Amino acid sequence: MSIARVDQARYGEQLCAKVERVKARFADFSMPEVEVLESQSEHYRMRAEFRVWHDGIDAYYIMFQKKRHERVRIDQFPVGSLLINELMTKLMEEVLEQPILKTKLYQVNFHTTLTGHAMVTMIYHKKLGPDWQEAAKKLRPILGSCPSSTRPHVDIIGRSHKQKIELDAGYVCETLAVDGQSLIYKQVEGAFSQPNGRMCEKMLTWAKDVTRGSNDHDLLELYCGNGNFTVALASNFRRVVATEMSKASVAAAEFNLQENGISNTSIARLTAEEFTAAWKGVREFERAKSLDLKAHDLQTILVDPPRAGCDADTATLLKEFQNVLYISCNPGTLHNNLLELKGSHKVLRFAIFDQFPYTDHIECGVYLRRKE
Ligand SMILES: C[S@@+](CC[C@H](N)C(=O)[O-])C[C@H]1O[C@@H](n2cnc3c(N)ncnc32)[C@H](O)[C@@H]1O
Repeated sequence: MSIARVDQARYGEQLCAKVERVKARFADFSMPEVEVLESQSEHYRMRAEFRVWHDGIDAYYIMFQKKRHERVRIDQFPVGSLLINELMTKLMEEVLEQPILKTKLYQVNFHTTLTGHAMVTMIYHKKLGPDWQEAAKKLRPILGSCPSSTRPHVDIIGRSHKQKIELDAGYVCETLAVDGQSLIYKQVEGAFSQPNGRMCEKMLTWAKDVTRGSNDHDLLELYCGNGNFTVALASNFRRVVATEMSKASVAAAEFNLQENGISNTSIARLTAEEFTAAWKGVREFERAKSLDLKAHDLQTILVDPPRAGCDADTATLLKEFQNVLYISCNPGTLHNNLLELKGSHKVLRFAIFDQFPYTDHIECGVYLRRKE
């Protein structure tokens, strides 16, 4: 997580610079008009992680400047949700009062939702015993009394080496407004979820729009996470096959499909590399069998890989599909992967989602169709 220095007066200028960078990088593609989806200029992050610095009897949150390894004290976090800001203050007040909560506290992770639900993970360099658990139980309603919290308690998770104590369920439930619908998402502690909640709504609405009218065929999705796109797009397709590597995310995706009444989708825990090997007949995976790939008419593929992009085999797999929807958090690897499709596919839509204002990060969405 990089430190974003908020200067609202410069938001527009910084976004324009990002758009120009993307256009320059993709100058070798025949590009449509680039769609630019702006973020809220503050309070946009639903998640934040801070190291805790101990200085005598004092303790405070810090972050590191990535390149210079410079320590920066963080008392307020304007890019974080209001609830994160309230929680970080209240939590530190309590930590400073109670040695059992403070001693060897190494890191605090905050995870909030647009609906005012919150989960706090406190990570320690000590074994957590019943005394810590008692103190943490008492902390839950104190954190729940923050003005932006909509629940009486905030979930607290204690972590230490080979130890995890969940006082509650270990997840939050988010509600996202997508194309006139309210979609419910379980977001599990430690598993990926989109950090900018309002931007996530815009991304899902955009993806729903670009794939509208695809009900005559099926969708294949790789890197589906907690089913973020799967849930939003399932009604645009006849059927959906989705895969993801993380066990916790697959379980959350299954929950989210059920919770949102989606019955045309099957999910399997497979890496993109495993799926591609199974698809190409190079290897068989027991976990792929339930997908019954032969019974599908998979003409659209959606990928949303991590920063490293798709591996070489998966990038070549994209070429086999009529329509490709690529969501990317790294324009460099996106560009590399799309080079595979340059001869065969045309870029129909290209969007920039400004997930992280005031940082260099750029998230893109690209929709391609095979040339006639
Ligand atoms: C950028 S996230 C996107 C998740 C989801 N599409 C969303 O919008 O929340 C990337 C996801 O890919 C998963 N992942 C990382 N490497 C993978 C791999 N080699 N194969 C399959 N999934 C992978 C991660 O666990 C994570 O859930």
